Amino acid sequence: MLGVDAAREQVLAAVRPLPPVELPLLDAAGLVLAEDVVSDADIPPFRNSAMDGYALRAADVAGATAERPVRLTVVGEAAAGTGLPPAIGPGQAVRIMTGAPMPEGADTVVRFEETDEFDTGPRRSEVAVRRAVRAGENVREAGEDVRAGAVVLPRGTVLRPAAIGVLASLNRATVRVHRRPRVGILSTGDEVVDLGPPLRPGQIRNSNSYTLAALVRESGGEPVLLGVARDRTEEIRAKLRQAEDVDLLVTSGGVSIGDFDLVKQVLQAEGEVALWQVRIKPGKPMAFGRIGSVPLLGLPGNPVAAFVAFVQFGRPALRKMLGYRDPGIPTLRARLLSGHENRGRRRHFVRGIVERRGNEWVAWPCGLQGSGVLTSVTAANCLIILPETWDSAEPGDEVEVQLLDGVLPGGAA
Ligand SMILES: Nc1nc2c(c(=O)[nH]1)N[C@H]1C(S)=C(S)[C@@H](COP(=O)(O)OP(=O)(O)OC[C@H]3O[C@@H](n4cnc5c(N)ncnc54)[C@H](O)[C@@H]3O)O[C@H]1N2
Ligand code: MOO
Ligand SMILES: [Mg+2]
Repeated sequence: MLGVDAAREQVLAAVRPLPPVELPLLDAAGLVLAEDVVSDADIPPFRNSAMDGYALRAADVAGATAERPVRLTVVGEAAAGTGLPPAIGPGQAVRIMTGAPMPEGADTVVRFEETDEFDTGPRRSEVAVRRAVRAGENVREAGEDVRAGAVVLPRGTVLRPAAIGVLASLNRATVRVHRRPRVGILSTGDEVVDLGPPLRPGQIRNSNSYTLAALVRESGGEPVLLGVARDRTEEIRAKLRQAEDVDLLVTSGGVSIGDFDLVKQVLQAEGEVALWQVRIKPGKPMAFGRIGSVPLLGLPGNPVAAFVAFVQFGRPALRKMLGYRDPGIPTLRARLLSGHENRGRRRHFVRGIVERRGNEWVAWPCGLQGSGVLTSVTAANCLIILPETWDSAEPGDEVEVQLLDGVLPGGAA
């Protein structure tokens, strides 16, 4: 039986980053750049003021103090968006707003808070400056953020919100990214009934398709629901074949050794089983292989086993297809507040809560840990990892915990 790391490596080795597509800017949020983005212009495009105040020459106010302010003549006004202001000479200033172009001749801006303005007759005014300023203070140089010709965002950059904003400032309405993987999701089981009809005795509701579809979406993929197949090889085969243009198939149920666990047989007949059974709890019976050329992740039917196995194997595979450079399962080291047993030499993913207390992270298991109990996963913010070599974990033990949504709980580390 393979360990978790070896199994993940095998899954990752079977998938590739998907080909690039050109997408409208906002549709590319969260995806990975498949081009080097080079700026064709300076950002900011012109020298401008970082403050509301007066643009002037630093040398003119070198000796200014609150007791001995320096008076300058105000020769005009510069608002953002109204073209170039008048140039200034010695002894002159321009009233300027944040974002307005700097007047020719000015090298600094003094904030309104450090000045007093005086009316000195019709269309004339003077400003008294109460503080000396450095040349360049409160001035944003053209190109100080981005220089024309520079690679601003290299290929492989994940387009988080700030990168989307940078692309907008470069006037990029579309951008080349690795496309989203389409993931076909099939639940199997005679007892499994999709949303709608009331349950008859012995039947259970299909929750896995929906958990998995949400996980696929959260991981950057596009779920394609293939419904529920009864435990018949023909029906499983037909429903899998019916999936068009998918990059990955994910099934739930029917991978253990019961009389009606047929997913592995279908995989064997239609393609190849690359691996079956992993030293993981929950999730052990998982299978991985391919149908034709499409990789297939055969997850166990138990809802928490399907969830945990998808997070360990499905999400990293999707991230690789999306062009991410690392499989991205963020972990923290935390101290256990309560113990837990781990029989069976499998790496045990215990649903739990991790939290910052003082100067350390602490974690504890939350709720029932049965592989069919999905509600306790809704209360968890992490999976506590008990190594396969441990028979049990005791309070005070240091463990790795996997964050379920990549956001640090309870403040920054
Ligand atoms: N003799 C053994 N029996 C089992 C073993 C074993 O090692 N030896 N492993 C157990 C473990 S661990 C797991 S996990 C399950 C995996 O079972 P299968 O993948 O074969 O899944 P099914 O038998 O089809 O279903 C298991 C369980 O999950 C429920 N289920 C199935 N599909 C859905 C769905 N779409 N939504 C909600 N719930 C679903 C199903 O009703 C069953 O209760 O095998 C153990 N057995
Ligand atoms: O691995 Mo099963 O997933 O323990 O319930
Ligand atoms: Mg079974």
